[in-house]
Order: sequence, then C-alpha cells, then structure tokens
Amino acid sequence: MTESSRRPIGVAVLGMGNVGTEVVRILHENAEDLTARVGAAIELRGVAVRDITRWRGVDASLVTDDPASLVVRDDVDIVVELIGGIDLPRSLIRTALEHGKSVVTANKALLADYTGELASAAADAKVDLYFEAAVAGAIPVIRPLMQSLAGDTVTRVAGIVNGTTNFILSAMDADGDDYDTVLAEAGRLGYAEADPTADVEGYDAAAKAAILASIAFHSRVTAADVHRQGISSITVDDLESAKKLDCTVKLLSICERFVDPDGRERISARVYPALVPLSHPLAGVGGAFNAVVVEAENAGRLMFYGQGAGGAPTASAVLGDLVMAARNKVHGGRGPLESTYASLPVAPIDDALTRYYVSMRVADRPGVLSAVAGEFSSRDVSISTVRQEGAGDDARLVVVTHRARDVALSDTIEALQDLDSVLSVSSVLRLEGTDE
Ligand SMILES: NC(=O)C1=CN([C@@H]2O[C@H](COP(=O)(O)OP(=O)(O)OC[C@H]3O[C@@H](n4cnc5c(N)ncnc54)[C@H](O)[C@@H]3O)[C@@H](O)[C@H]2O)C=CC1
Ligand SMILES: N[C@@H](CC=O)C(=O)O
Ligand code: NA
Repeated sequence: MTESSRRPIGVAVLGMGNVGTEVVRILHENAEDLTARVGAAIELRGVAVRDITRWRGVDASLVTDDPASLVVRDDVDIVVELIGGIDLPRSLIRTALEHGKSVVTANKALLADYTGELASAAADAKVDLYFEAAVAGAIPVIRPLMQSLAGDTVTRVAGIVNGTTNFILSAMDADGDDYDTVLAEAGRLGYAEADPTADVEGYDAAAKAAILASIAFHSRVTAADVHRQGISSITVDDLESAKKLDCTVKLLSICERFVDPDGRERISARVYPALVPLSHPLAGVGGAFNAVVVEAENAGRLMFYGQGAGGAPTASAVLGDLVMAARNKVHGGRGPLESTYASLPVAPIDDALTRYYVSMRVADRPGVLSAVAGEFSSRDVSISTVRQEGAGDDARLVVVTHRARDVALSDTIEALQDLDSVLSVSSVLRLEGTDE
C-alpha cells in the first residue's frame, strides 16, 4: 500500500495556548515530511479552544469549544491534550483512551498524580499514552529512561527541570534583576505555568521529579512524595554569597535510589534551591534551559541538555510523540507500558544525605565559634569550612558542612536559633554537586 493510499491519521488538539498553537503550526508546516515518516498523512480533525469567538488561528470549521465532543469522534485517532490543569484533562484523557484513541500530553501536574490510572486505561484499550513534553520540554528524557536505559539500573536522576525558575535565578545572578520583573518576562515568553506559583514554589519541578523517579526506579512516586521547596525566598544577597563560595544557586530536582541503614532499598525525591559549584556542569545551565544528569550502573553518567520550556521547544517533543503514536496506528505495535514492578518506598527528606550552607548573624564576642561548632558536633554533623565576615553589629559566620542526614542538619539549625550568641540565621541552603 502506498503512503498516499493509506487511511490518514486523524488528530485533535485540545488547548491552543503557547504549546497547542505551535503544535498546529508544525503539523501544517511539516505535513509532507510527517506523512513520509509516519507512512500516512496526519490530518488535523479539530482543535478545542476556551473562547470560540476570539479564535482566528485555524480554519473555523475545525474549531470547537467543546473538547469532550472531539475526544469521542470516530475520525479522531490521536488526542493531544494541551489545556493544563487536572480535572478536565483527566476526564478528557480517560474518555479518549476508553474510546481507543492514543493520547499525547504535556501535562506533568496531571501525570504526577494520575499516571497509574491513565496508563492502565491505555493498557486496557491497547493504545498509547505518551508524555515526553511533560518533563524538560524539548529534551528527550522520558524516552531514554523508558527505552534506551531499560536494560540498565538507574541510580540517580538529578537536574534543572523548571525553565521559569532557572530563567529567574539566572537573571537575578547576572544582572541583580528584580524577581517580579523577571517572572513577568518568563510569563510573556511562554515559559511560566498559567499560575506561576506552580513554578516559583517548586510544584512544577516536584511533579516532574515524581514522573522521573517513577520511570527511573520502576515504582510509583506521586507529587506528594516529593519534598518541595521553591525559590521565592532566594534573594540577590544569597546569590552574592554563593559567588563568594565559587557557587551559584539552582532549583534542583533530585531523585535517588539508596540503601538505608537497615539495608532496605528506598527512593529519595526532593526539590529545593541549592548551591552548585561553578565548576559543575549544572552551574552553566542558564535562562530557560534545563539539564538532567542520569546515573546508571553500567552506562555511567549521562547528561541531557536543552530548552526546557516555551511553545516551540515543547511542541517539538509533542510532535515526536505524535509521530510515534501515529506510526503505531499505521503499522501496529505499541509504546512501552508503565513499569512499577520494583515498588520501592519513598523515604522522607529527613533520611536524605545532604550538605548545608548556613549563614548567621552572631554576637561579636569570644566563645561564639565554639558554641556554634558544638551544636553541629553534638549531632554528628561534621563542618567542612567556617568563615567569619564583618565585625561588631555586622558579624556573620558562614558554615558549610559535610554530608549528613538531613534531619540532623535541620535539628542543628533549630538549636542554633536558640543560642544567645546567634542573633539570627539569615540563610540556609543545601549544597549539591560535590562528593564530600
Ligand atoms: N509552556 C511550556 O513551556 C510548557 C507547558 N507544558 C504543559 O503544556 C500544557 C499547556 O501549556 P501552555 O500551552 O503553556 O498553556 P496555555 O495556558 O498557554 O494554554 C492552555 C490553553 O488551553 C485553553 N483552554 C482552557 N480551558 C479550555 C477548555 N475547556 N477547552 C479548550 N481549551 C481550553 C486556554 O484558553 C489556553 O489557550 C500545560 O499542561 C503545561 O503544563 C509542558 C511543558 C512546557
Ligand atoms: N513552566 C514550566 C514549563 C515547562 O515545563 C517551566 O518553566 O519549566
Ligand atoms: Na522532554
């Protein structure tokens, strides 16, 4: 059968915002190449928008404000969900899968909590559920973890997976720019979520960490399992202090597999702003770029780098999934199924091994250093460096620790706050990207 004689694959795109608009543009612009790659034409059968009266982008006959009607249509084979949110897309995707449509989505907030439900609906219907765009935008990371590394044992996946916060921190670091101005710019450029709290408070990065940990460790990890802290408390002063330590500040998502003191294998999944040495490859990842470092027992260390947000880069990942799903519709076969056989439990943040950087205002008098050091040593936390800055009312101590259980470090901070000689603890950040 020739490509032109094969039945075309019908596609519906739900949501025509930053990403949806770009998906439709690429579908039109690359139509001929896509047909050759799939072995049949991909035809846009409908787009769903919120307000039909304001939509001017595509042929009016394709546009509807009723996405539920599109996902059950007989001439639609693949549904692309780009609305965002939870309840509506959850119900639309379920209905689409139950009606035998393959689904492509970029919706990490939904997947972080409902991959199990949606993947089993896809398995029941023998169709595909693809979501490469949901983590790190254009960067291929889901497919490498699910397929290329399927024969290896992944031990760690860590990196920068939120473009908006990386854009903000990079601008604050380079130009000392004001936080609100940079956030507004990230929204204008199509990086930020509809509610940018999801970005700045780390919810988006935590959702992505849940997805990455689930896939990497063949277990089910949801957003609630991920320890989360955002960047809203990071100041230009923190970035200046970081420079004095030859570091910068990055919002990191860290997923690790580790053996606890009782010999049980567990997962640690956490998101927080951390000091990263300038010599570390993640320190050089600027703007809305993302980078993910994967460590596997046999492959060693792999690094994936590229555009993690924005309409066109994200649409590129969506199109990759769309081509895969369309090929499967034409030639048969299916993408990989969800794999949760290992079922590793997730440990609380208290059990993670981390390093702390602590900056505190102290009374400028004898005995302060030994009182501070005593609080660390009584909890078995070993100090790596101590630096005194300023004098008199401006005296500050900056302590960097070696790796210790996070709970020992956080208990130490509480105890320091109760010391008479410590006037205030002005900044506490974890330090990552070092081996100590
Ligand atoms: N923008 C980005 O860089 C990335 C976005 N994503 C995800 O992709 C999805 C879409 O993101 P964006 O395009 O940036 O969001 P957006 O807010 O620009 O687009 C969503 C669109 O859906 C429309 N919509 C809302 N309710 C609707 C309804 N009931 N029926 C039809 N349309 C409706 C909105 O009017 C809007 O145009 C989200 O899940 C987001 O988390 C994932 C990776 C990167
Ligand atoms: N808001 C997200 C978009 C991509 O996932 C981000 O900034 O990374
Ligand atoms: Na990706």
